[in-house]
Amino acid sequence: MVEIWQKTLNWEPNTQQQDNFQQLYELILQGNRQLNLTRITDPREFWEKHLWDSLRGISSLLLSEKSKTSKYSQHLLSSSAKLIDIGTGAGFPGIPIGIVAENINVKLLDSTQKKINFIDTLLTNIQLSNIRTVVGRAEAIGQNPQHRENYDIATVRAVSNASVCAEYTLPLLKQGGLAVIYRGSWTEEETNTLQSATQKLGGAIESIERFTTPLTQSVRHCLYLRKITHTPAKFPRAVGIPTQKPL
Ligand SMILES: C[S@@+](CC[C@H](N)C(=O)[O-])C[C@H]1O[C@@H](n2cnc3c(N)ncnc32)[C@H](O)[C@@H]1O
Repeated sequence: MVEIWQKTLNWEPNTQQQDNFQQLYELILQGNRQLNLTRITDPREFWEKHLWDSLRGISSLLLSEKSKTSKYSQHLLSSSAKLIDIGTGAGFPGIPIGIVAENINVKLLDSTQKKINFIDTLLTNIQLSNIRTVVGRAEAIGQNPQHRENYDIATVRAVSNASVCAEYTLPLLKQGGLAVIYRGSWTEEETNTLQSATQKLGGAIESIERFTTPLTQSVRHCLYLRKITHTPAKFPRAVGIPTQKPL
């Protein structure tokens, strides 16, 4: 698999990171016996849909040479950088990111206590000291001064539509921070809606990347939103409102 990482992401995991990926896979299979964590259990599918896909979203930050061209990327790779993964579920994309970016402080957020309990045990087993968890709703965490405007990167995959994800991520970012929204399909119409939502939240769409996964050639998109200015205090709105009335 090392060659395929290199060929597709121009990066490859070291031995420790490969061991951590293997342990992550085994612990998730074990956890799946008690909890409904993921329907993806085949090793190749797990590699493509959970490991590769998680890292594809931050691939520009894995490339040290490329990152030197961007002041934001340099900052994101610094040891003090903080990342929050919203609606992490069984830990995706946050855990693979924390495994490969050992200097970044990763916070995994989910509203389900059982999933967070599972991740806490998993993190103890794999000994990933740069990753921590928090239980809560993104709407409440985004209004909590301990978390609001406190992160350099916010990731979110398979949680809600893009405007809702923008309302969950942008309030948590410092100015200059980056939201990474992982999507399957994407249309021009959706870009227009997202643009308007992003502006209301103090951000701007920086880029939208379309790509195919390396084994099954499935189409995916990553949306990158830059935090430009403070998010108005009224956002995120109360629990449930972003999904009921997306911006
Ligand atoms: C379909 S799972 C996706 C899990 C993971 N991100 C992935 O891609 O495999 C969605 C997760 O988001 C969590 N979630 C949904 N709404 C949330 C909210 N408002 N705040 C925090 N977590 C939320 C759910 O508990 C669930 O674990």
